[in-house]
Amino acid sequence: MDPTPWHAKRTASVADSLWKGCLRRLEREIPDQQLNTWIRPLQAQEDGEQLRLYAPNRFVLDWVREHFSHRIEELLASQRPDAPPRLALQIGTQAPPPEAPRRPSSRPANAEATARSVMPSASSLNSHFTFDTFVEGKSNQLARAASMQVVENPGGAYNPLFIYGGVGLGKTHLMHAIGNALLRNRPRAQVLYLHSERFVADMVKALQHNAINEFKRHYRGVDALLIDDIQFFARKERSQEEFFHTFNALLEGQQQVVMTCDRYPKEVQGLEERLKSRFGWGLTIAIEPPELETRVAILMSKANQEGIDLPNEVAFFIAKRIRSNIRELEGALRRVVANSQFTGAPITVDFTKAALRDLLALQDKLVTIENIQKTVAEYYKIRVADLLSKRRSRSITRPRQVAMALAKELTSHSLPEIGDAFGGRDHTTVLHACRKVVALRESDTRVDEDYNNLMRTLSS
Ligand SMILES: Nc1ncnc2c1ncn2[C@@H]1O[C@H](COP(=O)(O)OP(=O)(O)OP(=O)(O)O)[C@@H](O)[C@H]1O
Repeated sequence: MDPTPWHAKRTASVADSLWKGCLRRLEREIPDQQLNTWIRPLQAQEDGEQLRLYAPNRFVLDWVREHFSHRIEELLASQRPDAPPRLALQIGTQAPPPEAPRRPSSRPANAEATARSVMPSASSLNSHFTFDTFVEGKSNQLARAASMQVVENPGGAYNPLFIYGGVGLGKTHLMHAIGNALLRNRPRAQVLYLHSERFVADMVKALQHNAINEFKRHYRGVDALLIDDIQFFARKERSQEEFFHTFNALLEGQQQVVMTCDRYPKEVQGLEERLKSRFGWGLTIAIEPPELETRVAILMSKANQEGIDLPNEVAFFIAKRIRSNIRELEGALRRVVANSQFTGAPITVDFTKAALRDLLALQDKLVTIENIQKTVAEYYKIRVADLLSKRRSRSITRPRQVAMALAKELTSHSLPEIGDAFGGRDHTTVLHACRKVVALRESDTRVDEDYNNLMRTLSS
């Protein structure tokens, strides 16, 4: 595999003489960060009297055209004053050079063969997981925007991109969307997606077969490494060590790294400190459980993709009742659709209730006010009795308000019933608590995070 990084690949070209002349000057005139973002990604091709520059995407093309094309034309003219070459800018890649021969290796041939056989050779991207099929909502819009930026500028400022959040919230989907888009922009790019478990398994195999150098070369030669669920590295010291070096080599080569994890990196127990801190070098971004509107939009979009006519009120009904994650939401929809196709009955709210009966019953049983109180008390390390008491210290009132708001959101109990369950409080106190929690979640990220964590625990 060719280990040349994104930027180096793009600048290597037959137009080295003209373009190199320009580059040498630009390197002195433009700050490094700008060079890496806009100039180094360009591929050049000399074509008689013109220099053709290929930009990896429209974003770069427009920027270069607006900010640098005039200067590049001046530099071209200064190199050939008698017949200044023309400058042509376009999106795309220059025709690829012939495959480089495999690097000679001191390793015996059978070890090489084994190494090749233990490495994943294809990128195994799911072509359905694209930005187009990813429904945007408040809970995921930052993660989506950051992912799109990575595609615009791979190996740039958002390197590594670290996406974290609970199960089934779309982390893998976004990661594949990045990979698919990178490949669309540059079909010959080496984009490798894999689960962390696979990395560990490959490493173990490589060690067994005495092929660790090939393993290293394989992973370090990719243009983008997309690695899922890195919490699986916890307590696997040797894998962490290997990943640490791979990770550093990729970053140094400005090859893009995207990682996902089920929690904030610093919270992963059994992960080395140096890894945790390095993961934060680029951009760390959370993906939250989706709000009702986004859940509805996702259901509608999935139904639409399957060519199913899903009535609005059914989408709302499912989205209201299934709050844990999107995978569960999809599962519920699939079940309703399958039942309807099997029986030939139209999809109505009543039909949906019947189709999901056991699922809903299970959920109702799980999320009781008592359960919420117990979970909240454990989370804040206080006693359930404190939640029900008249104590008014901040360390008790805040968890109490959170617990009331969760009871309102997760159960079908009325405000007076919830008030009763919290030591006989008035329904206006519950209402106040719900409003207070909404406001606090907007203004205080700690409260928002606590609320999301509790929602996740209670809904799973
Ligand atoms: N915003 C979204 N729009 C459309 N589909 C989504 C969205 N978010 C998630 N999904 C879908 O939900 C399912 C689960 O998502 P995904 O596998 O990406 O979750 P995850 O966060 O990686 O979970 P895990 O931690 O379990 O790996 C997928 O089928 C995915 O397409």
